[in-house]
Amino acid sequence: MTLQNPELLLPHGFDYIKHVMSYSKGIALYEYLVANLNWQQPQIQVFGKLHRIPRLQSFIADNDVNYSYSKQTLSSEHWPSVLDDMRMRLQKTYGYRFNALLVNWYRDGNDCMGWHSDDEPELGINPFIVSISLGASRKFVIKEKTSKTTYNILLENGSGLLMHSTSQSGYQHALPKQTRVKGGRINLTFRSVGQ
Ligand SMILES: O=C(O)CCC(=O)C(=O)O
Ligand SMILES: [Fe+2]
Repeated sequence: MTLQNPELLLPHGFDYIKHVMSYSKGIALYEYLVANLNWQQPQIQVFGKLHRIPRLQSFIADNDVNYSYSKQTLSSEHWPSVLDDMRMRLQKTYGYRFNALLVNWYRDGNDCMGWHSDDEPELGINPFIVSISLGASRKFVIKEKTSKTTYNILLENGSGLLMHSTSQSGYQHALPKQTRVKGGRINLTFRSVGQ
C-alpha cells in the first residue's frame, strides 16, 4: 500500500511536515544517536507480568524535570549539543518552550509502540508535541477515540509531526510492527513537562 499526501489525511491537531531537515542530515543524525545516546529498555507490567518494552529509549531533560512516562521512570540524561540546538530551533519556529525529549529507537520492524495518548497530567491540557523521525520510514496510526476512525500516515526520515490541540484528548496513536522493515528508526518527541 502506498500512503500519499499524508498532509491531507490527518485529523485536526496533527500536522505533517515532510522536510524539517535534509535526507542526509536525517541519516547522519540517526547514526550519531544510535552510537551516542544512553539507551535503556525499561520493563513494564502487563497483566501482572513484567516485560521489556519492544524498543529502546532515552529520556533527555532539563535538571528540574521529573516526568514519569507511563509509570516507569527512565533515568534523565543531559542534552547532547546537537539535540539542544534542534530544541532551540524548534522553540524559535513554534514559539513554545520544550524542557524534555523522549527518544525511541526501533531497531527494526519488530520493534513497535502500542496504542496510547500522551495525556499524562504533567504535560498539561492540550500539549504541544513535536515529533521528528529519522531513519527507516514507519507507519503511524491515529484512532479517534469515539468513532474509532483510523488514519494511517507514513513518517519519513527527516520529517516532523506536530501534535497539538485535541490530538491527545480525542485520539490515540500507535507505531505498529512491520516485520518486513529491516532498517532502524529513531523518533524524537520534544515535550513541555510541568510548565
Ligand atoms: O515513534 C513514533 O513516531 C511515536 C512515538 C510516540 O508516540 C511517543 O513517544 O509517545
Ligand atoms: Fe505518543
